[in-house]
Amino acid sequence: MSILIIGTGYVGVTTALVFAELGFEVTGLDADERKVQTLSEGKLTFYEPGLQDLLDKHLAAGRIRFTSEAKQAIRQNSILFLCVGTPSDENGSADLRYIRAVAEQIGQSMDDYKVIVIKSTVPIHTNERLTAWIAEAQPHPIPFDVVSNPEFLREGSALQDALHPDRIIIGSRNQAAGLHIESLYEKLNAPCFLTTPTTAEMIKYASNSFLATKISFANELARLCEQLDINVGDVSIGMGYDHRIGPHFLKAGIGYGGSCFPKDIKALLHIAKKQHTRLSILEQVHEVNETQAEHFLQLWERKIGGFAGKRIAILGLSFKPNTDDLREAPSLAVIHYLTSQRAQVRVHDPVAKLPASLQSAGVRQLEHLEDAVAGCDAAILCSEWDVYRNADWEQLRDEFKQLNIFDGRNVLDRQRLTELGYTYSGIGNAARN
Ligand SMILES: NC(=O)c1ccc[n+]([C@@H]2O[C@H](COP(=O)([O-])OP(=O)(O)OC[C@H]3O[C@@H](n4cnc5c(N)ncnc54)[C@H](O)[C@@H]3O)[C@@H](O)[C@H]2O)c1
Ligand SMILES: O=c1ccn([C@@H]2O[C@H](COP(=O)(O)OP(=O)(O)O[C@H]3O[C@H](CO)[C@@H](O)[C@H](O)[C@H]3O)[C@@H](O)[C@H]2O)c(=O)[nH]1
Repeated sequence: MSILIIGTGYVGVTTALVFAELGFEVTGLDADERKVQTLSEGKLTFYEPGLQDLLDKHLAAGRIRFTSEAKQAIRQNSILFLCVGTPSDENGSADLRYIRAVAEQIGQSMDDYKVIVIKSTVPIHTNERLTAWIAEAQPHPIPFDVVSNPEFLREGSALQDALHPDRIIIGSRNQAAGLHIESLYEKLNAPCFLTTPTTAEMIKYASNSFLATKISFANELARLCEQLDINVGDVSIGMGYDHRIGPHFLKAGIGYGGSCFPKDIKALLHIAKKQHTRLSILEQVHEVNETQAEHFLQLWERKIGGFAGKRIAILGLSFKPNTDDLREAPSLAVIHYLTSQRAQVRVHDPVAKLPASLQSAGVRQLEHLEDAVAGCDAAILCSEWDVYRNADWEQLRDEFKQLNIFDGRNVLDRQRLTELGYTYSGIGNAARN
């Protein structure tokens, strides 16, 4: 059986490789010809652990190919997965322009029955809208079904998440089409929940919103723990033993980032507003996240007597470790704050690259950690790459001008750093050292 994946970004490439691994013939279609060329040459266009080996394997086996020829690719496949982006519009709603463009291409190109599967994260009722857009674009009626199958993978562990999903959600008006899509995932042995398209669409937004709620809860609690000299990390551990709470997504830090949580929370808030229904908890989740980095930056700023004229190293640029994705990365907000306070900013990240706009604002990226911290008055850890956890902090000590560590992810060994002479401050783990 052959499958077409439309949109070969983070989700599309991972999904394509997982289906190839499951034994299907897969074509990846992208409007970006350079991306298609790069992938066809066996090179990934982003950093994600584990994908390179599968790309090599399935290109060599001829089980995967990439193209930008939409019409031909649509005609040659009967199952089409939509993995195009759904970025935030100015008012916070999800911008469906890429979904709509694909719908028109499908409607104009299809010449027999298709099952069209929406994997992108889309607002409630998009399944119906997509159905109408495809039908409108058809020169004459040809039957098709649209199935909603949201994706739950995380960047940095995309392959593992996609190969071992906690659940597969399938929303379909036509049960046969839903069961057909369910059968594609049979070998993964994951629980499958068949439901309506609108429910499937809501499950995706509700899941991301709930995870973000856990994080903002921990982040706000961290502010209080900071005042009371309590370690919020230990509070989360203690809470997490309760099965009703669980240990995951309770790690306090400088806020959540990435291409999903900030955008999806805004989109659900927009959906609620249109229905004249207030999601007051979610409004606060967003608010806490928007102010979290600055809240702690101001505390740290006081500790070192202001950032003006100081040299500060940013450790970790990507929004989380094991990805090069900078979309909504908290490090960017931190850098903007520091430059607005006239600090000199140095950046280190194992894979992510500093945007050109920040380079021209005087921010410098250094390849080696020791060069990044050289002459610095403080280092601020923004994403918890192993390279920082495992760094030789004893040796690095000689590079710093002042030994201040601000740990925005609470992952460094406070006791060891303190023994080495550093002044360590984290998130919600003690105002008094
Ligand atoms: N990134 C994640 O971790 C993740 C996880 C779950 C769900 N999602 C959702 O999946 C969707 C895709 O996210 P992503 O991060 O993979 O996006 P992305 O920006 O990395 O990739 C989208 C791709 O679609 C291509 N595209 C746009 N219009 C096209 C068209 N008409 N025809 C063919 N290709 C086209 C773009 O060129 C791009 O390569 C979003 O809705 C996102 O919310 C993302
Ligand atoms: O306890 C925690 C857990 C995460 N984060 C932060 O939250 C953000 C998002 O992290 P994560 O969820 O691991 O990565 P994403 O790739 O953004 O994945 C989320 O967004 C995807 C896109 O919708 C969903 O598919 C995933 O299920 C969902 O976890 C990052 O900035 C993390 O640093 C915390 O601050 N504390």
